[in-house]
Amino acid sequence: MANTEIIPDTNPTQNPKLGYESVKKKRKRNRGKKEDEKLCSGEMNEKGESGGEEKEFVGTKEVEHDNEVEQGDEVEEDKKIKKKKVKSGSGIMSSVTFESMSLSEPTMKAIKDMGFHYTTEIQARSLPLLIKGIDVLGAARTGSGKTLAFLVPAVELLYQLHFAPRNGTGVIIICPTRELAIQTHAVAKELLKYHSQTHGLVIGGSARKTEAERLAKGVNLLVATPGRLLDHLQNTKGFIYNRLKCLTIDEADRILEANFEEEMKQIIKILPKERQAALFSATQTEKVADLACLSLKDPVYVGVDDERNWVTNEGLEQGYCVVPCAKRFIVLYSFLKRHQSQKVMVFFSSYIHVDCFDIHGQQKQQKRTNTFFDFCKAEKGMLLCTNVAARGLDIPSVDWIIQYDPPDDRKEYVHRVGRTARGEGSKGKALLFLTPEELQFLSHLKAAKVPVKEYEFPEKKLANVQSHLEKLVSKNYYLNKSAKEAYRSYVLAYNSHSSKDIFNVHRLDLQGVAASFCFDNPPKVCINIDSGASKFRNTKRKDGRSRNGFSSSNPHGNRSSGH
Ligand SMILES: Nc1ncnc2c1ncn2[C@@H]1O[C@H](COP(=O)(O)OP(=O)(O)OP(=O)(O)O)[C@@H](O)[C@H]1O
Repeated sequence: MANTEIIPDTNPTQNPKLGYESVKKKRKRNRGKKEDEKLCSGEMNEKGESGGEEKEFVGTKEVEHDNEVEQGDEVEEDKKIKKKKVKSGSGIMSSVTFESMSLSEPTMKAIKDMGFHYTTEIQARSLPLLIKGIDVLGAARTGSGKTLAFLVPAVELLYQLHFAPRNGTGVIIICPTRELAIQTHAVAKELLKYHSQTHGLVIGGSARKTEAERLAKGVNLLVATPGRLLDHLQNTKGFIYNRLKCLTIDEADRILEANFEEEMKQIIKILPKERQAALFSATQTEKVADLACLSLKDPVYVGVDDERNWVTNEGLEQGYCVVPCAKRFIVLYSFLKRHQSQKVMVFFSSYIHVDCFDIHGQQKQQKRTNTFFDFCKAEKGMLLCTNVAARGLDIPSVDWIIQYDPPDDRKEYVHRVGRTARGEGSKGKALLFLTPEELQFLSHLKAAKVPVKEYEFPEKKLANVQSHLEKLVSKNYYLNKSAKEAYRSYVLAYNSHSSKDIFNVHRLDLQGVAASFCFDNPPKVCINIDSGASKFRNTKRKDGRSRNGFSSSNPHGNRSSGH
């Protein structure tokens, strides 16, 4: 196979200084990373290639930037968000400067502090429209600067109208997840640094009473998740929202996917009708169009990437590897072991109990928030997460996105990989695990213009720990219990997959799945599998049972000896 983008064609002997160890020491974060180790044991490569080498990167050094805001309630962790300087150039950047946009002095000062000079494409195109008061439906790829595209006009609006706390809320920004809301609020706070306007955050899982008190004092710019916002709109007496001037909905499609449709309808019904609106998302769906109809008036559509060949970022190198069920865990383990010096996010379909950075919907909000900020600050480490972390989060310097469990659809794929290679000139890598039975998913990615290459994992380089782990899991009661629960969650999550023609639970190799949870046989757990996927079964046994043996009389599926 020809030379690839993923393993660069650099002769290791040409520059001995670029050896892995030396590069590791010199490594700068985020903006253009060096090509690093091979995927696994230094040997996992694009199929047919052998060896690889790190290459020098272009970009600027990340600058740590602490926010200092004197107004409003602060989420302590907001301070920890890092900011980066990004050079202008091709890709997501435009040649339009912020300076040329006639922004107010305090806003310009804050933007300068952030280190930004040129606008990104989505900012250059939507800022003037929003500043003129026009409704905007914005679509641009992940990591392309949508947050400032709607926050700068929002701050300008509040400034021009001389909003004061007694005027209540002039701008509401709705985000689908708490982490994204926290992050958006942090950026808003930075932008408002030299303004007198106030800001606030209301999110599920936080102290409702404190939020209500803060709202009663007057929050000019409010960032919220839908459920908690509706709660305050309905129940918080001192919340003044009748002077709302602009409603922004970020990651609109995710808001709808997360079953917030009803909340959104009610929120839009309660809020004043005479106001501007903006709706942003990296991916557009029919439902987004419906929401746009409901909330926007004669919107201008700003689609930055509509003409692009690929939907994902240039700096992102994407691959998949075909791993049989039984080997999945060992391949992941070997990979992570090899990449301990890097920052890796691993996506799972269901939550897992492990002693490391992990975020998922079952956690208390404070733990989720702390983990998120700890991982943001970390130079290296792995974050094990579910889709809670897939959208919008701007975590600096992520080297690898590993999709250990496949995404539900191509949109989810795009959002997950969008957690790396963010901003101009940034690099990152993504690896998707697929079993041989799931390969059809590649055609979905191709249809979505996602360029992926195949990687192979060298069997002989895999860590030889399977039997050791199986012993541990069989002997340690708590480990055994967690592994059983994880196995069960995995099968149930697989069953709830929407692309059942590809991810069909009835085709799962349960023996292999069991091995990936370090059991020598499928454990005895109660799994009620609905029959929704049954019409996609391609193999049915003569006795009427599916290949893996799920049936009402055998809810555990096939097993030879129970654990
Ligand atoms: N004008 C700019 N110049 C340089 N960097 C920028 C600029 N605007 C934003 N950035 C940086 O680009 C990164 C991505 O921005 P942002 O989080 O707004 O992306 P996004 O489009 O909202 O992504 P997603 O769809 O994943 O939510 C951030 O680190 C941000 O600080």
